[in-house]
Amino acid sequence: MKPGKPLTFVEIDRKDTSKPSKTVLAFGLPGNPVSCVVCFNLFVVPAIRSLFGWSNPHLPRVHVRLLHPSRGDPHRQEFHRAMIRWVPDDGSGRPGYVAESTGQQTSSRLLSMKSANALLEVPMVGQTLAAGTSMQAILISDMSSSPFDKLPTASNHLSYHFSSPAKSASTDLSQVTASQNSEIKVAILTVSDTVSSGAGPDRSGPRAISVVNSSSEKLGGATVVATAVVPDDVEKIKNILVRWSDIDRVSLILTLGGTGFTPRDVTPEATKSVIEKEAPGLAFVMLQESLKVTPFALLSRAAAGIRGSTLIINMPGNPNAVAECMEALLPALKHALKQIKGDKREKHPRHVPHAEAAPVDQWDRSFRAAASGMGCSCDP
Ligand SMILES: Nc1nc2c(c(=O)[nH]1)N[C@H]1C(S)=C(S)[C@@H](COP(=O)(O)OP(=O)(O)OC[C@H]3O[C@@H](n4cnc5c(N)ncnc54)[C@H](O)[C@@H]3O)O[C@H]1N2
Ligand code: MOO
Repeated sequence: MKPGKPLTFVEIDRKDTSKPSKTVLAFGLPGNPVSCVVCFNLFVVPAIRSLFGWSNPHLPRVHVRLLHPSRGDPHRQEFHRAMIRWVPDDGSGRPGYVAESTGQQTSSRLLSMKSANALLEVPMVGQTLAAGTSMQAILISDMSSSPFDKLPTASNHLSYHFSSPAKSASTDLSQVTASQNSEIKVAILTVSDTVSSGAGPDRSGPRAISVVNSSSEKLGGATVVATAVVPDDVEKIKNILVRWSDIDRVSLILTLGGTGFTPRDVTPEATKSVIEKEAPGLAFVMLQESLKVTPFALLSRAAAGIRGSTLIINMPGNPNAVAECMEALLPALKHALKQIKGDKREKHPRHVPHAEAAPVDQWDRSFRAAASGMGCSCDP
């Protein structure tokens, strides 16, 4: 994680057995003051709450939209210090939280912590996330102390940042601009108890962002505008699918993981409970192509369907699966997304040139790309 290296945690056995607890928890926090405070919030505060018996000891998380472009580290999950506030229009035309960076994020810069009331969970993407991207933020202080009234109004503030990407220090301005003009807004939801609890890194989410970016043109100008991680929990999955469909009105949601046979796998159930129309053909073609890579593909119960003007597609959790499934869908996906928006000209699939519709060589390419680490992750 960044900041926060090195961090140590140990449980020390007590010699004195007369005490009620047999172990002492010991945290070795990093020396840099900012890293130390970030790690204290993320690990020590929940540990103390847990010792007090809180049933949910974690700091609250909220969805926020970025006011500025923000760069995600390629290798480490970043906790970017930010000031968040509730505004009547978060850029989507609806009320919501917006996040303003506290500036340069080096761990030695105390100022990055000074007015921060939240830590943005910036995914490991190794590229710039556009202003307007929505992501999760962990609240680390009392929101009521934030100087809301001194800040510009939400609409001024948002339009300034949204219309001025060239002012950003980012090197990837094309992506920032692309997101504002993008026709196809994509949101990516990682569904995983492991990732959500912090027990393992999210490798599938960042992979999905790369896959969408590299297929952007074929999808009709797609940009990832939101990412989130939730545990395998029907209500949490439903909440975010509904928000992204009804409030953010994204064109396409890809969920990653939780499609299998284990008792915790509930992504298809959550999806089916929010979609208005099923799209079984998409699940079929993903299965058909995935079977060419692994026989375990039949263990995915992935669903797909439409809610309002949003297409929701479940993909398996394996980090390779998103590339494999996307290759299978690409020939038809742009067309499908246009149809959902009500483009009548897209009504007749036979108008698509045959060569464009036939996924022959594309499969070969995806197979080679996914060849490393093939097979079932259950295998010892
Ligand atoms: N095209 C493919 N289709 C399928 C694959 C595949 O590799 N390519 N795998 C098949 C297998 S095996 C199973 S089982 C089913 C169902 O998978 P789930 O959707 O239930 O996936 P999970 O159990 O959530 O995850 C599987 C495995 O992948 C790793 N994982 C999951 N999420 C992440 C993450 N965010 N970051 C890193 N690694 C992750 C983890 O080891 C899990 O154990 O799908 C078949 N279809
Ligand atoms: O559960 Mo699979 O069979 O991910 O490996």
